[in-house]
Amino acid sequence: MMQQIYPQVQHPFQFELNKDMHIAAAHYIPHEDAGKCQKVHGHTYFVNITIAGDELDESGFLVNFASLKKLIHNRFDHSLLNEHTDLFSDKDSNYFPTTEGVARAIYEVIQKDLNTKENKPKCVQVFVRETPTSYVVFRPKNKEEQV
Ligand SMILES: Nc1nc2c(c(=O)[nH]1)N=C([C@H](O)[C@H](O)COP(=O)(O)OP(=O)(O)OP(=O)(O)O)CN2
Ligand SMILES: [Zn+2]
Repeated sequence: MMQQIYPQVQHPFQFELNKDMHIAAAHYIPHEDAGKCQKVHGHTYFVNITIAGDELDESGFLVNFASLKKLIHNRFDHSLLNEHTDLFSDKDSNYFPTTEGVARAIYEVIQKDLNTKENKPKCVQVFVRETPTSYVVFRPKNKEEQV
């Protein structure tokens, strides 16, 4: 069963959809402050993605739920996040695969794809739960802005 916490996000759009998914992935945080998390270990991440917009596509979708899962789950599930060097870096702390970094990376992958769509949906929130007691919410500063 999916976790049932859904932080609300303010936006000016008429439609909002949410897609939940689980991602089983490994990572390590390459900094001494991370303690035991400097060693490779795994999580089952719970992800909730919020998309908003005013226009539907030719299918009547704001965006296809299945395409969101394909973009994120297929890319990250059963992978070592640190090996996604297009999104994460072991040298720049802004791009370590922390919960914060994972939430922002998911936003960037999704919004890049949404930017190709004629109906111009926006990713307005990404929620990532890394452990039963720890989660992060990423929201782009300007929800009308494209990445
Ligand atoms: N701001 C952040 N702090 C920490 C992160 C992070 O990504 N962002 N990550 C970790 C660890 O990698 C770990 O995966 C999660 O830490 P924590 O919640 O402390 O894990 P526990 O399961 O041990 O939590 P308890 O509530 O104590 O059981 C550390 N910090
Ligand atoms: Zn971890």
